[in-house]
Amino acid sequence: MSNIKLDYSKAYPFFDSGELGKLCDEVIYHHEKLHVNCKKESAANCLGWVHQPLRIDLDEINQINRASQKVKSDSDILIVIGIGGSYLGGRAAIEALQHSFHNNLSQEKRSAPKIFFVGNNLSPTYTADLIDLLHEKDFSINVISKSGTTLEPAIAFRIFRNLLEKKYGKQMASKRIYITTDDTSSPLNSIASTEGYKTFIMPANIGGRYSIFTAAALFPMAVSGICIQDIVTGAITARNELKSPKIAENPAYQYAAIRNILYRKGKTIEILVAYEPSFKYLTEWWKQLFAESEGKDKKGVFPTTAIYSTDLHSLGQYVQEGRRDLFETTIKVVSMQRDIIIEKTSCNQDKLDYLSGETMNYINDKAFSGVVLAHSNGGVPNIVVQIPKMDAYNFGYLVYFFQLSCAMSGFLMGVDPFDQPGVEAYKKNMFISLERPEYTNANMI
Ligand SMILES: O=P(O)(O)OC[C@H]1O[C@H](O)[C@H](O)[C@@H](O)[C@@H]1O
Repeated sequence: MSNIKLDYSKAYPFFDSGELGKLCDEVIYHHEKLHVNCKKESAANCLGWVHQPLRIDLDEINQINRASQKVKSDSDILIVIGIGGSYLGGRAAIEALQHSFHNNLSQEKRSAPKIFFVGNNLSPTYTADLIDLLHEKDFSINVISKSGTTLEPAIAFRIFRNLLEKKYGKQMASKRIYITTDDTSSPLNSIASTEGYKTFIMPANIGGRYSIFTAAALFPMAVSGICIQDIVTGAITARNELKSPKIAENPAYQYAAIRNILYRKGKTIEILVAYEPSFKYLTEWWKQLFAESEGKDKKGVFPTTAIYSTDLHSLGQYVQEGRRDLFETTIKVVSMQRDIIIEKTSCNQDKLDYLSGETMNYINDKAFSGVVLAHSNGGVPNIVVQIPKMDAYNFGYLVYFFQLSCAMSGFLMGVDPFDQPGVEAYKKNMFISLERPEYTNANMI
């Protein structure tokens, strides 16, 4: 029994159960590989995430919560510095679970610092505009970089550490810097121990994009006021409920298998759809997870994202009638916490009285069912991943579901879902043009 209901009735016209059945043995084989190998503790083993929700103990949760209390007590703003897997998980949770306008709420309503993300691009406009917001504000910074060498966060760290030191002095600034990094090879780790910064460790056997159940994401979440214990409990439950190696009993493996079946039939692009703007970064997190895990060796479903109904007014035309190489996966939440009733008017001037008494959730839901039907009838297979509600527990559950599906999907695709060699190519060219000393004799790719 799983908290997630996977509905692929609107993908079925594009394949049959026999095709799913043919993947059963392969799925069992990869499941064993995942669950047996993950017990090996070594930096080269990238499977630490499989057991991470169980491995993280109360002591670590308490440490994260204590540090987050300090930030809450002495800072108006937390600046989160990181890129890729090092920031997307935390941002996904904060945006999905906290108020849509968290940073704009009055302090009494927010009861947590404002949270801004930087170091995820090289834009001086973005960075300078953020610096403007710090004027006369107390702030702290959390630098998240597993390698400790990624250029974007490294530049942001230099800039924001300077600002902190100018404002508070080196000694006091050091109490406002929180580092999350690997403890084996990261230069950030040695900087942190020299300067006395509070440090959280990203386990060596968990890659950045699988790090959401580590301090990389849990610390910013805790600062925003999310109950991180609930996030972890959701993930533990997912781990326990999604442990069957049999496709028929495991929705995570059904999703992985269906993606592969559709891919082999020429459906090479997947759009992850949500009907809540606050899920934007959850879909961005998913995009990074699947793109880096599967897109290699000239293979892989191309993952992209959309927020409906917003994007129905841009992408909708293409999805309905453009190239038929797409499929959609929709995150559907049965019960959203907030709702608004459409009130009756006296004169029905806007001709909306047929909706009087209905709720916006009801209407959003009708948009969803209309879209799934229209798009699948138009030749776009549709998969629905349904969760009961969006809270910390279900967020943790859903994210673990996607991590497990992604690893299985990569294995079925015949690629290594835990490396990302292609990301290095642009960095090499950039470093050669920037004349970084180690690259003096290197050639552009
Ligand atoms: O945490 P870092 O070492 O700074 O890495 C941040 C990101 O860098 C690269 O883009 C990798 O491909 C990502 O997987 C990683 O999440």
